[in-house]
Amino acid sequence: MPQFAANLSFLYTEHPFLERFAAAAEDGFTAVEYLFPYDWPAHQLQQLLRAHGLRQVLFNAPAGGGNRQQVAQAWQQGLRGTAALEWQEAVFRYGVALALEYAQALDCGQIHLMSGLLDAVQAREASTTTRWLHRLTWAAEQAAAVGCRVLIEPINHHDMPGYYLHTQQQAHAALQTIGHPQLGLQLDLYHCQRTEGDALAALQQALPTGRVGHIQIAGVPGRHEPDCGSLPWQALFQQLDDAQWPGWVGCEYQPATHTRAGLGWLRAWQERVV
Ligand SMILES: O=C(O)[C@@H](O)C(=O)CO
Ligand SMILES: [Mg+2]
Repeated sequence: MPQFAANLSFLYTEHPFLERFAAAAEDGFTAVEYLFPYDWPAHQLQQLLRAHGLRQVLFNAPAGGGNRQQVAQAWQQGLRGTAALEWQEAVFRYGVALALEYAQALDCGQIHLMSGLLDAVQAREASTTTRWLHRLTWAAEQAAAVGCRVLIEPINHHDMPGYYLHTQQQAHAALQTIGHPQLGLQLDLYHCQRTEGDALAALQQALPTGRVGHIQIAGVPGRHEPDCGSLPWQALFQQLDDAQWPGWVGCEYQPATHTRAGLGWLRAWQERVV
């Protein structure tokens, strides 16, 4: 059965962030992910994970910023990563180093590296692809040195207009070109189904590559619970079971009402297969 991680940036927002760990554990989650840990000292997060018997399975490298203060403000300022952005080499490297520091402290094996927002002209330039591939290679090497893995995630243009990495094809091409074992795919089935369609086919294509490091889910199109809308969630979970895929599935959705009240889909799936 797929293993499910609670995304604490989306779920349990009824509670202040640091109380979401306890809420997730109370509902039976044994792993968490969230966007950014940088507002808190790593040891505080580590204590919370330990206290509630949770594993940290994913978080993002900073969305931008070349020092701690800028990192803390980057997301609110609209930054969405720097991996493909011109003139951002030092910022990118600072972010990767900071993320890997946290990953080691939190014993987290994977971090997500966001590519950034670009206008249509820049996005089409060959030099953008070259720069992005070069930086991903560097990041994978840094991650390998500390036993960590970096992931890339196609994000749909409806939710994030201008996001450079927005198709599965782009991600697969990059992973194949670089071919580094410490670089993998974060397959967010919501983003895929939302604008590319057929998440099931995308999963079927991705699993045999051996490069899928993490999966995320949400209902389509509303990004609520997976069973709200057109995402073929049961078929997708069945496919993960059949493939005995060993990773984590992040519940990255906005609950339609209350987080706990919306966990019916998870209970139904658990009861069905146990
Ligand atoms: O899908 C998403 O939105 C996230 O996984 C993320 O990392 C950035 O928004
Ligand atoms: Mg996602």
